[in-house]
Amino acid sequence: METNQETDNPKSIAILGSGAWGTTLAMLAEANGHNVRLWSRQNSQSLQDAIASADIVLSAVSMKGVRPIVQQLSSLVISPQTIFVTATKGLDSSTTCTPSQIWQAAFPSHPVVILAGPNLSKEIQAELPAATVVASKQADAAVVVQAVFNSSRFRVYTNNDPLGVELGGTLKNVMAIAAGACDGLQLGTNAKAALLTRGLAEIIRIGDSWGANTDTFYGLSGLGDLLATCNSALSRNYQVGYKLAQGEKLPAILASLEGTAEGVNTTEVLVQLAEQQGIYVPISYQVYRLLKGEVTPQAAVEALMLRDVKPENNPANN
Ligand SMILES: NC(=O)C1=CN([C@@H]2O[C@H](COP(=O)(O)OP(=O)(O)OC[C@H]3O[C@@H](n4cnc5c(N)ncnc54)[C@H](O)[C@@H]3O)[C@@H](O)[C@H]2O)C=CC1
Ligand SMILES: O=C(CO)COP(=O)(O)O
Repeated sequence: METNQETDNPKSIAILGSGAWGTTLAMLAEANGHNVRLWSRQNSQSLQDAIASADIVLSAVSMKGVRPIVQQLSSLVISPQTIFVTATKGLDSSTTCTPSQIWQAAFPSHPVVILAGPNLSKEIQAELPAATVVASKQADAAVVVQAVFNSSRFRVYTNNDPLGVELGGTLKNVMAIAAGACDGLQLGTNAKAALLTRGLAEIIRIGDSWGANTDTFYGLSGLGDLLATCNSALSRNYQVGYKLAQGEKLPAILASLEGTAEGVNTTEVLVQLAEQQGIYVPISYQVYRLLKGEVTPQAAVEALMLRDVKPENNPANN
Protein backbone atom coordinates (compact mmCIF):
# COMPACT_ATOMS: atom_id res chain seq x y z
CA MET A 1 0.00 0.00 0.00
CA GLU A 2 1.28 3.47 -0.86
CA THR A 3 1.74 5.34 2.41
CA ASN A 4 1.80 9.03 1.64
CA GLN A 5 0.83 11.85 -0.70
CA GLU A 6 3.94 14.02 -1.05
CA THR A 7 2.81 17.61 -1.45
CA ASP A 8 4.09 20.41 -3.64
CA ASN A 9 2.67 22.85 -1.08
CA PRO A 10 4.38 21.94 2.20
CA LYS A 11 2.88 23.51 5.32
CA SER A 12 4.59 24.35 8.56
CA ILE A 13 2.82 22.49 11.36
CA ALA A 14 3.37 22.74 15.10
CA ILE A 15 1.94 19.79 17.02
CA LEU A 16 1.51 20.41 20.74
CA GLY A 17 1.51 17.27 22.90
CA SER A 18 3.85 14.41 22.12
CA GLY A 19 1.71 11.64 23.59
CA ALA A 20 0.35 8.74 21.56
CA TRP A 21 -1.93 10.84 19.37
CA GLY A 22 0.32 13.88 18.81
CA THR A 23 3.18 11.60 17.75
CA THR A 24 0.94 9.69 15.36
CA LEU A 25 -0.47 12.82 13.73
CA ALA A 26 3.07 14.19 13.36
CA MET A 27 4.05 10.99 11.57
CA LEU A 28 1.09 11.29 9.15
CA ALA A 29 1.79 14.93 8.27
CA GLU A 30 5.52 14.28 7.87
CA ALA A 31 4.83 11.33 5.57
CA ASN A 32 2.90 13.78 3.34
CA GLY A 33 5.97 16.02 3.08
CA HIS A 34 5.01 18.76 5.58
CA ASN A 35 7.41 20.45 7.99
CA VAL A 36 6.39 19.28 11.44
CA ARG A 37 7.58 20.49 14.84
CA LEU A 38 6.41 18.25 17.67
CA TRP A 39 6.38 20.13 20.98
CA SER A 40 5.72 18.93 24.50
CA ARG A 41 6.10 20.63 27.85
CA GLN A 42 9.21 18.48 28.43
CA ASN A 43 10.89 19.96 25.30
CA SER A 44 13.90 22.20 25.55
CA GLN A 45 12.47 24.22 22.63
CA SER A 46 10.29 27.15 23.74
CA LEU A 47 6.60 27.16 22.79
CA GLN A 48 7.17 30.45 20.95
CA ASP A 49 9.88 28.86 18.79
CA ALA A 50 7.72 25.79 18.18
CA ILE A 51 4.80 27.81 16.82
CA ALA A 52 6.87 30.46 15.01
CA SER A 53 5.52 30.92 11.45
CA ALA A 54 3.30 27.84 11.74
CA ASP A 55 0.47 27.62 9.20
CA ILE A 56 -1.25 25.16 11.53
CA VAL A 57 -1.02 24.72 15.30
CA LEU A 58 -2.50 21.34 16.22
CA SER A 59 -3.19 20.52 19.85
CA ALA A 60 -3.13 16.86 20.89
CA VAL A 61 -2.76 17.45 24.61
CA SER A 62 -5.08 15.71 27.01
CA MET A 63 -8.10 17.65 28.30
CA LYS A 64 -6.43 18.79 31.48
CA GLY A 65 -3.66 20.40 29.42
CA VAL A 66 -5.92 22.40 27.08
CA ARG A 67 -6.54 25.49 29.21
CA PRO A 68 -2.91 25.75 30.39
CA ILE A 69 -1.67 25.51 26.77
CA VAL A 70 -4.23 28.02 25.51
CA GLN A 71 -3.23 30.40 28.31
CA GLN A 72 0.46 30.08 27.41
CA LEU A 73 -0.25 30.66 23.71
CA SER A 74 -2.43 33.69 24.41
CA SER A 75 0.62 35.69 25.45
CA LEU A 76 2.69 34.71 22.39
CA VAL A 77 3.01 36.20 18.91
CA ILE A 78 0.87 34.18 16.47
CA SER A 79 0.39 34.90 12.80
CA PRO A 80 -3.24 35.99 12.13
CA GLN A 81 -3.46 33.32 9.38
CA THR A 82 -2.65 30.41 11.69
CA ILE A 83 -5.27 27.66 11.75
CA PHE A 84 -5.81 25.94 15.10
CA VAL A 85 -6.67 22.25 15.06
CA THR A 86 -7.86 20.44 18.15
CA ALA A 87 -7.65 16.65 18.45
CA THR A 88 -8.50 16.40 22.16
CA LYS A 89 -11.59 14.38 23.17
CA GLY A 90 -12.91 15.68 26.47
CA LEU A 91 -14.88 18.26 28.48
CA ASP A 92 -13.22 20.84 30.71
CA SER A 93 -13.91 20.17 34.41
CA SER A 94 -14.20 23.76 35.55
CA THR A 95 -15.99 25.38 32.59
CA THR A 96 -17.68 22.27 31.02
CA CYS A 97 -16.52 23.63 27.62
CA THR A 98 -15.37 21.44 24.77
CA PRO A 99 -11.73 21.89 23.69
CA SER A 100 -12.70 23.79 20.53
CA GLN A 101 -14.86 26.19 22.53
CA ILE A 102 -11.81 27.01 24.66
CA TRP A 103 -9.61 27.50 21.58
CA GLN A 104 -12.21 29.63 19.77
CA ALA A 105 -12.86 31.84 22.82
CA ALA A 106 -9.13 32.54 23.17
CA PHE A 107 -8.51 33.07 19.45
CA PRO A 108 -11.80 34.44 18.05
CA SER A 109 -10.36 35.66 14.75
CA HIS A 110 -8.58 32.36 13.91
CA PRO A 111 -10.21 29.36 12.25
CA VAL A 112 -10.56 26.38 14.60
CA VAL A 113 -10.83 22.88 13.13
CA ILE A 114 -11.72 19.70 15.02
CA LEU A 115 -10.09 16.42 14.03
CA ALA A 116 -11.90 13.30 15.32
CA GLY A 117 -12.75 9.81 14.16
CA PRO A 118 -12.16 6.11 14.83
CA ASN A 119 -8.41 6.53 15.24
CA LEU A 120 -6.77 4.12 17.64
CA SER A 121 -3.23 5.47 17.41
CA LYS A 122 -1.44 2.12 17.66
CA GLU A 123 -3.22 0.85 14.53
CA ILE A 124 -2.31 4.01 12.62
CA GLN A 125 1.30 3.74 13.83
CA ALA A 126 1.27 0.20 12.45
CA GLU A 127 0.25 1.71 9.07
CA LEU A 128 -3.18 0.11 9.01
CA PRO A 129 -5.79 2.08 7.02
CA ALA A 130 -8.10 4.48 8.85
CA ALA A 131 -10.43 7.42 8.21
CA THR A 132 -11.16 10.60 10.13
CA VAL A 133 -13.12 13.84 10.00
CA VAL A 134 -12.01 17.48 10.08
CA ALA A 135 -14.83 19.85 10.99
CA SER A 136 -15.07 23.61 11.11
CA LYS A 137 -17.47 26.47 10.59
CA GLN A 138 -14.75 27.77 8.24
CA ALA A 139 -14.90 25.27 5.41
CA ASP A 140 -11.71 26.52 3.72
CA ALA A 141 -9.68 25.86 6.88
CA ALA A 142 -11.06 22.31 7.11
CA VAL A 143 -10.03 21.73 3.48
CA VAL A 144 -6.47 22.88 4.23
CA VAL A 145 -6.24 20.45 7.17
CA GLN A 146 -7.81 17.68 5.08
CA ALA A 147 -5.05 18.08 2.46
CA VAL A 148 -2.32 18.02 5.10
CA PHE A 149 -3.34 14.66 6.59
CA ASN A 150 -5.13 12.81 3.78
CA SER A 151 -3.26 9.86 2.29
CA SER A 152 -3.84 6.39 0.91
CA ARG A 153 -3.82 5.03 4.45
CA PHE A 154 -5.54 7.92 6.27
CA ARG A 155 -8.69 9.09 4.50
CA VAL A 156 -9.88 12.49 5.72
CA TYR A 157 -13.45 13.78 5.30
CA THR A 158 -14.61 17.35 5.95
CA ASN A 159 -17.73 18.17 7.96
CA ASN A 160 -19.53 21.44 8.75
CA ASP A 161 -20.84 20.43 12.18
CA PRO A 162 -17.84 20.93 14.48
CA LEU A 163 -19.87 20.54 17.67
CA GLY A 164 -21.34 17.21 16.55
CA VAL A 165 -17.94 15.89 15.45
CA GLU A 166 -16.31 16.95 18.72
CA LEU A 167 -19.12 15.55 20.90
CA GLY A 168 -19.12 12.21 19.06
CA GLY A 169 -15.44 11.68 19.89
CA THR A 170 -15.86 12.89 23.44
CA LEU A 171 -19.05 11.15 24.53
CA LYS A 172 -18.17 7.72 23.10
CA ASN A 173 -15.42 7.49 25.71
CA VAL A 174 -18.11 7.16 28.40
CA MET A 175 -19.71 4.34 26.40
CA ALA A 176 -16.28 2.71 25.92
CA ILE A 177 -15.95 2.38 29.70
CA ALA A 178 -19.40 0.75 29.78
CA ALA A 179 -18.46 -1.54 26.85
CA GLY A 180 -15.25 -2.62 28.57
CA ALA A 181 -17.26 -3.49 31.68
CA CYS A 182 -19.79 -5.37 29.54
CA ASP A 183 -17.01 -7.49 28.01
CA GLY A 184 -15.21 -7.85 31.34
CA LEU A 185 -18.39 -9.31 32.80
CA GLN A 186 -18.75 -11.58 29.72
CA LEU A 187 -22.34 -10.45 29.15
CA GLY A 188 -22.33 -11.64 25.55
CA THR A 189 -22.88 -10.25 22.08
CA ASN A 190 -26.57 -9.41 22.51
CA ALA A 191 -25.87 -7.28 25.57
CA LYS A 192 -23.00 -5.51 23.80
CA ALA A 193 -25.18 -4.73 20.78
CA ALA A 194 -27.92 -3.38 23.06
CA LEU A 195 -25.40 -1.26 24.95
CA LEU A 196 -23.87 0.29 21.83
CA THR A 197 -27.26 0.96 20.23
CA ARG A 198 -28.72 2.53 23.35
CA GLY A 199 -25.39 4.28 23.96
CA LEU A 200 -25.65 5.92 20.54
CA ALA A 201 -29.24 6.97 21.34
CA GLU A 202 -27.96 8.55 24.56
CA ILE A 203 -25.14 10.37 22.74
CA ILE A 204 -27.64 11.69 20.17
CA ARG A 205 -30.01 12.84 22.92
CA ILE A 206 -27.20 14.86 24.53
CA GLY A 207 -25.93 16.16 21.19
CA ASP A 208 -29.42 17.25 20.10
CA SER A 209 -29.91 19.07 23.35
CA TRP A 210 -26.57 20.88 23.02
CA GLY A 211 -27.19 21.96 19.41
CA ALA A 212 -25.34 19.39 17.28
CA ASN A 213 -26.80 17.82 14.11
CA THR A 214 -28.26 14.35 14.69
CA ASP A 215 -26.86 13.05 11.38
CA THR A 216 -23.29 13.76 12.45
CA PHE A 217 -23.53 11.05 15.13
CA TYR A 218 -24.13 8.42 12.43
CA GLY A 219 -20.80 9.34 10.84
CA LEU A 220 -17.17 8.44 11.50
CA SER A 221 -16.75 10.65 14.56
CA GLY A 222 -19.93 9.29 16.15
CA LEU A 223 -20.94 5.72 15.34
CA GLY A 224 -17.52 5.08 13.76
CA ASP A 225 -15.54 6.02 16.86
CA LEU A 226 -18.11 4.32 19.11
CA LEU A 227 -17.58 1.03 17.26
CA ALA A 228 -13.79 1.31 17.23
CA THR A 229 -13.37 2.26 20.84
CA CYS A 230 -16.02 0.01 22.35
CA ASN A 231 -14.66 -3.05 20.51
CA SER A 232 -10.93 -2.66 21.06
CA ALA A 233 -8.68 -3.55 23.95
CA LEU A 234 -6.35 -0.85 22.54
CA SER A 235 -8.76 1.77 23.90
CA ARG A 236 -7.70 3.08 27.30
CA ASN A 237 -11.33 3.86 28.16
CA TYR A 238 -12.37 0.32 27.29
CA GLN A 239 -9.51 -0.99 29.44
CA VAL A 240 -10.78 1.03 32.42
CA GLY A 241 -14.24 -0.56 32.18
CA TYR A 242 -12.83 -4.03 31.56
CA LYS A 243 -10.55 -3.88 34.59
CA LEU A 244 -13.29 -2.49 36.83
CA ALA A 245 -15.37 -5.52 35.86
CA GLN A 246 -12.43 -7.71 36.87
CA GLY A 247 -12.58 -6.17 40.35
CA GLU A 248 -9.62 -3.79 40.07
CA LYS A 249 -9.89 -0.39 41.74
CA LEU A 250 -9.92 2.80 39.66
CA PRO A 251 -6.79 4.45 41.16
CA ALA A 252 -4.74 1.31 40.48
CA ILE A 253 -6.14 1.02 36.94
CA LEU A 254 -5.30 4.64 36.12
CA ALA A 255 -1.83 4.31 37.64
CA SER A 256 -1.00 1.37 35.35
CA LEU A 257 -2.70 2.79 32.21
CA GLU A 258 -0.57 3.72 29.21
CA GLY A 259 -1.75 7.31 28.56
CA THR A 260 -5.00 9.12 29.27
CA ALA A 261 -8.54 7.71 29.65
CA GLU A 262 -10.53 10.90 29.03
CA GLY A 263 -13.85 9.15 29.67
CA VAL A 264 -13.27 9.19 33.43
CA ASN A 265 -13.35 13.00 33.61
CA THR A 266 -15.90 13.31 30.78
CA THR A 267 -18.39 11.12 32.67
CA GLU A 268 -18.22 13.36 35.72
CA VAL A 269 -18.70 16.60 33.75
CA LEU A 270 -21.42 15.08 31.57
CA VAL A 271 -23.49 13.67 34.42
CA GLN A 272 -23.40 17.00 36.27
CA LEU A 273 -24.50 18.88 33.15
CA ALA A 274 -27.19 16.35 32.28
CA GLU A 275 -28.61 16.60 35.79
CA GLN A 276 -28.69 20.43 35.63
CA GLN A 277 -30.29 20.39 32.17
CA GLY A 278 -32.71 17.50 32.70
CA ILE A 279 -31.17 15.25 30.01
CA TYR A 280 -31.84 11.57 30.58
CA VAL A 281 -28.48 9.70 30.54
CA PRO A 282 -29.05 6.32 32.20
CA ILE A 283 -25.93 4.58 30.83
CA SER A 284 -23.62 7.50 31.63
CA TYR A 285 -25.13 7.68 35.10
CA GLN A 286 -24.34 4.03 35.80
CA VAL A 287 -20.78 4.55 34.47
CA TYR A 288 -20.52 7.53 36.83
CA ARG A 289 -21.63 5.44 39.81
CA LEU A 290 -19.27 2.64 38.82
CA LEU A 291 -16.29 5.03 38.59
CA LYS A 292 -17.19 6.51 41.99
CA GLY A 293 -17.31 3.02 43.50
CA GLU A 294 -20.98 3.52 44.42
CA VAL A 295 -22.14 0.47 42.50
CA THR A 296 -20.66 -2.85 41.37
CA PRO A 297 -20.58 -3.57 37.61
CA GLN A 298 -23.23 -6.26 38.12
CA ALA A 299 -25.51 -3.86 40.01
CA ALA A 300 -25.04 -1.22 37.29
CA VAL A 301 -26.26 -3.71 34.66
CA GLU A 302 -29.22 -4.66 36.83
CA ALA A 303 -30.15 -1.00 37.35
CA LEU A 304 -30.18 -0.48 33.55
CA MET A 305 -32.26 -3.60 32.92
CA LEU A 306 -34.83 -2.88 35.62
CA ARG A 307 -35.77 0.63 34.48
CA ASP A 308 -39.37 1.35 33.49
CA VAL A 309 -40.29 -0.16 30.15
CA LYS A 310 -40.83 2.30 27.29
CA PRO A 311 -41.09 2.63 23.49
CA GLU A 312 -37.76 2.43 21.64
CA ASN A 313 -38.24 5.62 19.63
CA ASN A 314 -39.13 8.16 22.31
CA PRO A 315 -36.19 10.58 21.92
CA ALA A 316 -36.81 12.63 25.07
CA ASN A 317 -36.80 9.86 27.61
CA ASN A 318 -35.65 6.44 26.52
N1 LIG B 1 -4.32 7.83 21.50
C1 LIG B 1 -5.32 7.78 20.66
O1 LIG B 1 -5.53 6.74 20.03
C2 LIG B 1 -6.18 8.97 20.44
C3 LIG B 1 -6.28 9.99 21.36
N2 LIG B 1 -7.13 11.05 21.15
C4 LIG B 1 -7.26 12.13 22.12
O2 LIG B 1 -6.06 12.91 22.08
C5 LIG B 1 -5.76 13.44 23.39
C6 LIG B 1 -4.36 13.01 23.77
O3 LIG B 1 -4.35 11.59 23.79
P1 LIG B 1 -3.00 10.76 23.89
O4 LIG B 1 -1.94 11.36 23.06
O5 LIG B 1 -3.37 9.37 23.64
O6 LIG B 1 -2.67 10.97 25.43
P2 LIG B 1 -1.29 10.81 26.16
O7 LIG B 1 -1.61 10.64 27.59
O8 LIG B 1 -0.44 9.82 25.46
O9 LIG B 1 -0.60 12.25 25.94
C7 LIG B 1 -1.14 13.43 26.47
C8 LIG B 1 -0.25 14.59 26.11
O10 LIG B 1 -0.81 15.78 26.70
C9 LIG B 1 0.25 16.47 27.33
N3 LIG B 1 -0.25 17.31 28.44
C10 LIG B 1 -1.03 16.94 29.46
N4 LIG B 1 -1.21 18.00 30.29
C11 LIG B 1 -0.53 19.04 29.76
C12 LIG B 1 -0.31 20.38 30.13
N5 LIG B 1 -0.83 20.87 31.26
N6 LIG B 1 0.43 21.17 29.34
C13 LIG B 1 0.97 20.67 28.21
N7 LIG B 1 0.82 19.40 27.79
C14 LIG B 1 0.08 18.61 28.56
C15 LIG B 1 1.17 15.38 27.84
O11 LIG B 1 2.47 15.88 28.15
C16 LIG B 1 1.19 14.44 26.65
O12 LIG B 1 2.10 14.90 25.67
C17 LIG B 1 -6.85 12.88 24.31
O13 LIG B 1 -7.84 13.85 24.48
C18 LIG B 1 -7.40 11.66 23.56
O14 LIG B 1 -8.75 11.40 23.87
C19 LIG B 1 -7.85 11.13 20.01
C20 LIG B 1 -7.78 10.16 19.05
C21 LIG B 1 -6.94 9.01 19.19
O1 LIG C 1 -10.28 8.05 20.72
C1 LIG C 1 -9.68 7.05 20.49
C2 LIG C 1 -9.85 6.29 19.24
O2 LIG C 1 -10.59 6.99 18.31
C3 LIG C 1 -8.74 6.49 21.50
O3 LIG C 1 -9.48 5.87 22.49
P1 LIG C 1 -8.89 5.78 23.97
O4 LIG C 1 -8.60 7.19 24.39
O5 LIG C 1 -9.96 5.11 24.76
O6 LIG C 1 -7.64 4.95 23.89
